[in-house]
Amino acid sequence: MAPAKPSSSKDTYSVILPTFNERQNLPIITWLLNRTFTEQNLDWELIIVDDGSPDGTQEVAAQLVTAYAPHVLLRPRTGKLGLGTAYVHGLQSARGNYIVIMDADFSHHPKFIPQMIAAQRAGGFDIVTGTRYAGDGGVYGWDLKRKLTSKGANIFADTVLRPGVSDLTGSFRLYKRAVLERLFECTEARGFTMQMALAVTAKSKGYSIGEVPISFVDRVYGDSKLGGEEIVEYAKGVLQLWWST
Ligand SMILES: Nc1nc2c(ncn2[C@@H]2O[C@H](COP(=O)(O)OP(=O)(O)O[C@H]3O[C@H](CO)[C@@H](O)[C@H](O)[C@@H]3O)[C@@H](O)[C@H]2O)c(=O)[nH]1
Repeated sequence: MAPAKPSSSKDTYSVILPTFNERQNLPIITWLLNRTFTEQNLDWELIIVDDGSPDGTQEVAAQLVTAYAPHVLLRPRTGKLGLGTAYVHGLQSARGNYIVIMDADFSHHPKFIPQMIAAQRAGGFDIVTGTRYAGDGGVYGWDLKRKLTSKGANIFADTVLRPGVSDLTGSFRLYKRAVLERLFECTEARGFTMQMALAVTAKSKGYSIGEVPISFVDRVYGDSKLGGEEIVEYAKGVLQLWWST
């Protein structure tokens, strides 16, 4: 892909990558991120927020910090404190005026980042979200139960809250930094409900959201941390948002 001319030479993209047991995925995703941003001639950094993974993710991350200096930072925490607070923790160290949030397991492929940046620039959006449920977007490798859970979660939230965003539970997003900071200030949800809460709150505050279709491919290495508890938490979160908006 041809390098994108930066709209401003001051733009910096901070990728916040929460990790828990991602030792096998981390070197490859870092390599791909480096290639993507280098090809695009963009200033970037990667902030790895690892929650004391027992599989040695932090040792791998420490090597990547050296190998890709000064682009990669490790901001570890001692216990598994969850995805949402990992983003908040990572944001504290970020120097970018744009923040990319994604998973480390290739379900969110770095190849979509240039499209998200192009969409943001073209539309001036506050947020660009990767969507599995519009245009060419799709999900690959999930069993029927997981597909129905994800689709059902989106239909449920869309029916109750009507935010006009096609993929409310997806977490592959590009935010203007100031917008994400503001949303964290006024959004309490930090569990699996958070992606949905951030998008719904953003809409209610008048922030613009663009969408880029993505292919979400299920992880090859490691396991998803989504369980029954998160699904119940999500349903409660939708109803709380409905009540409070
Ligand atoms: N630091 C940290 N990272 C975590 C934690 N739990 C998960 N992660 C990391 O967060 C990313 C996503 O975790 P998964 O466990 O693979 O998530 P998932 O079940 O596949 O859910 C994904 O898809 C959902 C929608 O279908 C999303 O709602 C969710 O945010 C996530 O993107 C991975 O990089 C994983 O290592 C945690 O407690 N702490």
